[in-house]
Amino acid sequence: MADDSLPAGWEKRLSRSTGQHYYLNIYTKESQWDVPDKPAEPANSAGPEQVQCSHLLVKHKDSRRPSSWREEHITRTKEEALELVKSYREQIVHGKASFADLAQKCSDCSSAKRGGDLGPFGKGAMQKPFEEAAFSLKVGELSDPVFTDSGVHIILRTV
Ligand SMILES: O=C(N[C@H](Cc1nc2ccccc2[nH]1)C(=O)O)c1cc2ccccc2s1
Repeated sequence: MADDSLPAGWEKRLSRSTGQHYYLNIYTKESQWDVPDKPAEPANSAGPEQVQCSHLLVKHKDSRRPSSWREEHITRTKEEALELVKSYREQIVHGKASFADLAQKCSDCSSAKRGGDLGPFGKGAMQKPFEEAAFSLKVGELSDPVFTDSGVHIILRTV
């Protein structure tokens, strides 16, 4: 609800749970209880603090831990892992399988049980190549294959 008495970029909202008014920054979608006294800051160009992603990981014999819930001793080569990941990506982009189903069946990460969902994470939480890819994705976007010490991933940004 636009309110002329508020500084630019803010909307006054009513909290259904408390019955109190709060103030929403229309740029960042962040909210605050205190009445704003200066115009809302547009979203900073630094990007989001956190993202949420799901991933499908195919490990190989040179992975940091060449073992998973799927396979006790992983012996495939890195090249074979890449071919597998590319085939999974093709199935997903052509609508032949859902990301979550393939991750649940085929990912060598323990997050497979959650359809590959890693939950929300900030910078510094994941291996750098994974983080850089994840924070470069738009919500709903699927990465190309990403290499980390764990193996070969495809990453779907969900939030
Ligand atoms: O590091 C994990 N699993 C490793 C494999 C792995 N290596 C990764 C590197 C970057 C992002 C996710 C990754 N998963 C394993 O099972 O050997 C994680 C599992 C889970 C499960 C739920 C939420 C977060 C995580 S992070």
